[in-house]
Amino acid sequence: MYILFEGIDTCGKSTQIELLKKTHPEIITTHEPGGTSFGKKAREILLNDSLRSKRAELLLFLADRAEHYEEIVEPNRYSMVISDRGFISGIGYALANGDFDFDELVALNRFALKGHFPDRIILFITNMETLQERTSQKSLDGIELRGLEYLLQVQEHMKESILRLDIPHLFIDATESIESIHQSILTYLKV
Ligand SMILES: Nc1ncnc2c1ncn2[C@@H]1O[C@H](COP(=O)(O)OP(=O)(O)O)[C@@H](O)[C@H]1O
Ligand SMILES: Cc1cn([C@H]2C[C@H](O)[C@@H](COP(=O)(O)OP(=O)(O)O)O2)c(=O)[nH]c1=O
Repeated sequence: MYILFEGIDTCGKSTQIELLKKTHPEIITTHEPGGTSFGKKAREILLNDSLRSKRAELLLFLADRAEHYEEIVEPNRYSMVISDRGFISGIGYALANGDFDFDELVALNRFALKGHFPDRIILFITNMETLQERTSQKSLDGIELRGLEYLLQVQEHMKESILRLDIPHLFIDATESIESIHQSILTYLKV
């Protein structure tokens, strides 16, 4: 089973994945961009936000996704694989960057994933206050420097995309306590 943890920067994805790993070491955890050796190189370029062309950026994220699917997701299809980000980030950030069409993005992502969208998605939903508080406590990468309004737009696109694609999902209030979110995730995943 292929599961995505999705949400904008600082919403708490990695915190919950780390917690889950402690109680359930059998779960395979991974991330995009950068879950493969090619991905590590792509991630360096992508997080610098140095590409002038948004199309080039999108294609590099897609190349990372295709390699990640081939190397990590597909060979482990009979285990539970949880990825910190995936194609919902791919669509959400691209839509916020403008100049891309939803159906075109879905088709490109379907191609990268050999037609296999994730089985379930957990989306963490935050708000301006929490986002401000958490981002002020870390050094920001190139993408995060695009601003908090931009990130909240991305979040809206992620939510709408999950609903439009009708993929089984859980929406989590990211402002709740770490422990109560952990419990909701355990219940949803039935682990
Ligand atoms: N539910 C929560 N309540 C309060 N702080 C949280 C919560 N979840 C995560 N944090 C804190 O917010 C920051 C960002 O969390 P992180 O898990 O790294 O987010 P992401 O992986 O989504 O970018 C970290 O300092 C983390 O300790
Ligand atoms: C997977 C993916 C990520 N991104 C962005 C989202 C993040 O800003 C960045 C990955 O950063 P990362 O540090 O992995 O995320 P987080 O800050 O949540 O721990 O790349 C895209 O723009 N498109 C994509 O397809």
